[in-house]
Amino acid sequence: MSKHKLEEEAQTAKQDKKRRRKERKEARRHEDITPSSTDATAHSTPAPDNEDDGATYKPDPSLIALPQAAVDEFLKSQSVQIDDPKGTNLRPILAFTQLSSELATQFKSVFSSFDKPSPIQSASWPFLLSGRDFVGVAETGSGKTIAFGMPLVFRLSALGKKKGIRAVIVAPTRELAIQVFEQIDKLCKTAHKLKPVCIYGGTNKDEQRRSLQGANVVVATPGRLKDFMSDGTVDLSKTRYLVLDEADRMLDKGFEDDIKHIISQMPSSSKRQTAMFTATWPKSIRDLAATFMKDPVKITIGRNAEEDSGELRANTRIVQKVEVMDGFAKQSRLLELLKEHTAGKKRNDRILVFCLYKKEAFRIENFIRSRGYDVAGIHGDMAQSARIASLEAFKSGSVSLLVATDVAARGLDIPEVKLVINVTFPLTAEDYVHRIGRTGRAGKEGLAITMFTEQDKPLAGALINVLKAAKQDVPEDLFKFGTTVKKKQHDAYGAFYREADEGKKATKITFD
Ligand SMILES: Nc1ncnc2c1ncn2[C@@H]1O[C@H](COP(=O)(O)OP(=O)(O)OP(=O)(O)O)[C@@H](O)[C@H]1O
Repeated sequence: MSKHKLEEEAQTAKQDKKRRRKERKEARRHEDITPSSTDATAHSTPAPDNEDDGATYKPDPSLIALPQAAVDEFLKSQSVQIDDPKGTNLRPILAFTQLSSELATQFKSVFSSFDKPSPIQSASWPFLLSGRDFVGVAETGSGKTIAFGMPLVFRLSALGKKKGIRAVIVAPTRELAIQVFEQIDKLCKTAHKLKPVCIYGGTNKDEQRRSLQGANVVVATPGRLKDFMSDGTVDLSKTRYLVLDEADRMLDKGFEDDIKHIISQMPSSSKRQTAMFTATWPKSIRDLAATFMKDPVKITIGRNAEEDSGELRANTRIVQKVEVMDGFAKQSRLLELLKEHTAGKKRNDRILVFCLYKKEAFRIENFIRSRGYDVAGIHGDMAQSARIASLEAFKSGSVSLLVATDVAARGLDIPEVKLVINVTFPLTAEDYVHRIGRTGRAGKEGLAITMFTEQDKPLAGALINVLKAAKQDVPEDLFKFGTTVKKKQHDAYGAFYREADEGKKATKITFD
């Protein structure tokens, strides 16, 4: 070929390349600025490291064919707020049949237990399957675990067998890590090539170290994960997916440094998909959360823009009763309540009793037992094996009364908890919302009874707001403590169950 011809071809190739680049740029710009509620286009976040994880999300034809009225009705009836800085506006997946056939087939065994996706699943899946960073705020017991778990496992399985840890899910307590792991394990079983493991404090490290060999999905509490990072057992440099479950708790002062350290060992946010899920999303941690994510989509379920700017919301199927009383009257009132709620047909109803301090929980457990009830306890001073045994007994129903500290406040999915009794109010209104959220799960009804004393006065305003927002009665007595809501301090958040991850002895016990 002549020199001239070669030069001509090189010139044409260069122009072609330039044109294609321009077209791609134009397409991207168009995608960014064109909100389309019936979006039929494919969406994707480029896969880092040239690994294809199926992040190109194409809505199934059945979803595209869905009348817009059905989508609008869903968004309105579930009060779904979608805040997407890119304005992509993907349609929610309202039925399992509206997933691609590949997805529906892979997770058939998991979906078969449910009628349809829960609202947070419907709204989050399209974005998570597209590879977007994500903040999901939805009431307690609304299926957030499968909301983040299914897309994570799907995308990981699309990657194929890869060495190294690709996904990390962090949870605040050991019991919650175990529970999340059980769900993730079920999802991973659909893929055949994924090895999930669970690592948490208070148990033998050697066994966990062995289990980490060949693992690509890790569900962990932060303390033990950090331990394994520092001794070189765990290498997070290939992590593609990070989930913070109970994200506000993971980002508050108690865990902030651990989380920062863990994330610092992962690829940058542009090479990682980060998802945060929670039922409570206080303003105090939102800026920090943003530093770990890239253009996250935020979806909130159950709030109307005009009535709520993201403030605290309890599950509205829980009837909340608050009794203002003198601290000395608590034990006798507790006995009355137990008598009333275990009478007749309610004999085997599961009741969860919350205390604030470990010693208090221990004392209340013994007090209840001394009155003839079969009861178990769970708090941070107990050996991990005893904690797990108590929880198992309560879950299986062999014991129907459990006395707990806030170590059991978040995330635990215990079937058929009919009543939550707060003997002592927690340190924050957020913790209150999580505690009572142990009942009324997966669409069921629940009841929460809270003893409130003069000592809890600083939280009266926040509690009144939670009650009002859920359209619950506010007792007159509560107003006498004032309605001012103190701005939540970044470091004043559920400080008492840091123990859960450390296994340290408490130093702050002042009760009694
Ligand atoms: N689509 C669905 N339909 C009905 N039930 C579901 C669905 N998805 C999940 N569940 C069930 O709902 C229950 C609560 O789910 P999950 O524990 O994930 O809630 P959560 O939103 O994480 O709650 P929390 O905020 O308290 O952590 C579980 O028992 C789960 O199996």
